[in-house]
Amino acid sequence: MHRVAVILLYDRQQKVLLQHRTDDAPFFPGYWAFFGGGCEEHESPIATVIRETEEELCYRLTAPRFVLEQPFSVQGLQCRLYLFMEHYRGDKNALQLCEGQNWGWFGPGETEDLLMAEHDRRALQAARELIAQEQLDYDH
Ligand SMILES: Nc1nc2c([nH]c(=O)n2[C@H]2C[C@H](O)[C@@H](COP(=O)(O)OP(=O)(O)OP(=O)(O)O)O2)c(=O)[nH]1
Repeated sequence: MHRVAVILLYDRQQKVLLQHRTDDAPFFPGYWAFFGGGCEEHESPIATVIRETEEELCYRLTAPRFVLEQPFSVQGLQCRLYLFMEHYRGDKNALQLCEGQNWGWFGPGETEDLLMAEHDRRALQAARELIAQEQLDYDH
């Protein structure tokens, strides 16, 4: 089973950071997705997501939280997605796009028209609900 661990950074306005995959990516070229990547053979998903975030955004995660895991398949390959999220409180200009053709911060309702895999869209929706709930708890 191929395991993939990904991170969703979000800010105080509930904007989330997504990656626009390159047009020559072997899987999901040109799709919008999470930053992250495949787990090495003996690597835990949390270790993967920390490593991949450093590689792809030059950022060391401080408090990633597990959101969900879900199966998906791509080109007949059975895979498992592990999604983590972290509230990013730092300077956005300190992040660097080291992989992917583009990136963006998207508020609620701003991702509907993006080209995304259905399983990623579902995972994003689940994370958004947690982020919104957290904001409500914070405000009250
Ligand atoms: N990075 C990433 N990959 C995803 C997401 N959703 C999803 O199904 N995948 C799939 C695409 C690939 O089949 C697999 C791994 O993605 P990848 O190409 O980014 O990662 P990789 O391990 O090959 O290499 P890399 O990021 O270190 O270059 O996971 C997602 O949101 N982000």
